[in-house]
Amino acid sequence: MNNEDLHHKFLECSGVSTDTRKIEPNNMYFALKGDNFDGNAFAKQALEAGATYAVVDDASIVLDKERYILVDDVLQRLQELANHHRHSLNIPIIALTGSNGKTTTKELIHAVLSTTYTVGATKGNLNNHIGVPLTLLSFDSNLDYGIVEMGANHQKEIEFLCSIAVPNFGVITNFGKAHMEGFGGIEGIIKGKSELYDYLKSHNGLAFINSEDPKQMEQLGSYGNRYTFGPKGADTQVAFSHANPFVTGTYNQTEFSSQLIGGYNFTNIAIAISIGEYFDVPESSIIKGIESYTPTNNRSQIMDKGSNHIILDAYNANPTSMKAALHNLFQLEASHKVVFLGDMFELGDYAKEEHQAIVNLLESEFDGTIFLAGENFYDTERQGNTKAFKTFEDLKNEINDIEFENATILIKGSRGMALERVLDFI
Ligand SMILES: CC(=O)N[C@H]1[C@@H](OP(=O)(O)OP(=O)(O)OC[C@H]2O[C@@H](n3ccc(=O)[nH]c3=O)[C@H](O)[C@@H]2O)O[C@H](CO)[C@@H](O)[C@@H]1O[C@H](C)C(=O)N[C@@H](C)C(=O)N[C@H](CCC(=O)N[C@@H](CCC[C@@H](N)C(=O)O)C(=O)O)C(=O)O
Ligand SMILES: Nc1ncnc2c1ncn2[C@@H]1O[C@H](COP(=O)(O)OP(=O)(O)OP(=O)(O)O)[C@@H](O)[C@H]1O
Ligand SMILES: C[C@@H](N)C(=O)N[C@H](C)C(=O)O
Repeated sequence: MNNEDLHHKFLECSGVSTDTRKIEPNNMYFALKGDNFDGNAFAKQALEAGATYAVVDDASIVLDKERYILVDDVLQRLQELANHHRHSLNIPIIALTGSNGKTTTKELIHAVLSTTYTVGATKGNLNNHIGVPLTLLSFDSNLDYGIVEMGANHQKEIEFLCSIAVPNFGVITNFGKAHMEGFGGIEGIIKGKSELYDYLKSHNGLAFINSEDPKQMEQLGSYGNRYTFGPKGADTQVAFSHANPFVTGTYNQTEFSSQLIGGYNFTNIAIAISIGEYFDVPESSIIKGIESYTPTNNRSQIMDKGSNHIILDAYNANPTSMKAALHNLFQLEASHKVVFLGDMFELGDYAKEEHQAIVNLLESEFDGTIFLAGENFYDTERQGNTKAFKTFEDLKNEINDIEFENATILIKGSRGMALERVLDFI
């Protein structure tokens, strides 16, 4: 079956599913192969559960030619179908990538544009070679705009995702030390993320860009199709005020607040304001959109537990976001500060020096209480009262008996550390 015919069948369906555990009536099931399962084994179950078609690449499981669609490679056909569908949608697509803040920025852009338009966006962070096609296939032509988040941990991934999503607009949140292992250090990260700029340049797309970020300005070079944001001299005039604890700033002459903590979230907010302005969202609606957004899922969340104020930032961590979270904690007005930090993953050969750099930063600039967990932090050289534990279990045994009172507590680590578990013990 060619892509056009597959697309016709897709349009008869209520959407795409790759997972029988979440199937909905009249879905088109795509039988992907993963680390744990071969989706072909679930095709029959998908049809019994209400799917209309099952796209499979194992001829031996095909029971009829009406509902089973046999293809050479299911993943490739999912990606091709998404690209075909994208071309059939006559809507502008805004792509965003970056090392940190993609999901938050995507949600902020969505909050701003949705005040005025009908907007589709990536759900959660379905942002990879499977997630981007699923995102595109969730869009329909009733939308005014589509926002597509793109994640990557190695070169050429953003280029590939752009070839599927065909964005007209793009923004890179920042270049930071995330996924250093796969990208091969910071230069590799800049190159890999800049594949979005490369795509925009070769397709006359427009880049939204922070005029105060010299590395991004250098990567964009002389390319003229841009819309800048910054405190002065930019297309969008947006300036940081403070982050104590929530980020506030001014847009044109108007002050705005947010429900986001951490100065690092200011650029995420500025991107959303700039995109709103470019697409003629009224100023008051832009501010309403920004002020309405509340983070969830362990991303820079703030909460009270007993007499303690907790900054729960345990969704992920890398050297850039870890330092940003610490500097934010350092500048907060609070009397007793505590950090629970977990290992940062996917740093490869950089792991030792980057974990040591965090310990050095804490020991030179922080006078609060320090708890570190994970093998990398355990292997660092430490002085004084810095406590490090090889495993979460070891940390748990230590903190079980401690009473925390009137403390401001930062909890941050990579996803694999699941450091939100600390909440059960404080
Ligand atoms: C393939 C797939 O979608 N897997 C998801 C599945 O995993 P599970 O272990 O259950 O099964 P398999 O993958 O082995 O299964 C193969 C298929 O069989 C289906 N199936 C299985 C059992 C069953 O009873 N019925 C079935 O139909 C199954 O659904 C598969 O289709 O479920 C997990 C739990 O929900 C998912 O976590 C898993 O998802 C994988 C990881 C995935 O890639 N999902 C994408 C849709 C996605 O976008 N996920 C994002 C994570 C994005 C991310 O990490 N981004 C990074 C950068 C990534 C770079 C890239 N190179 C990469 O490595 O991906 C970033 O830093 O931003 C998300 O879930 O949030
Ligand atoms: N601009 C930024 N600079 C540094 N750190 C940031 C920035 N924005 C967000 N962070 C940090 O990154 C964490 C995750 O935010 P978010 O999920 O938005 O990022 P992401 O890039 O989408 O991550 P992932 O790709 O893993 O989903 C936040 O909780 C915060 O600690
Ligand atoms: C969760 C995943 N997208 C990610 O950010 N991974 C890094 C390595 C982390 O968990 O910190």
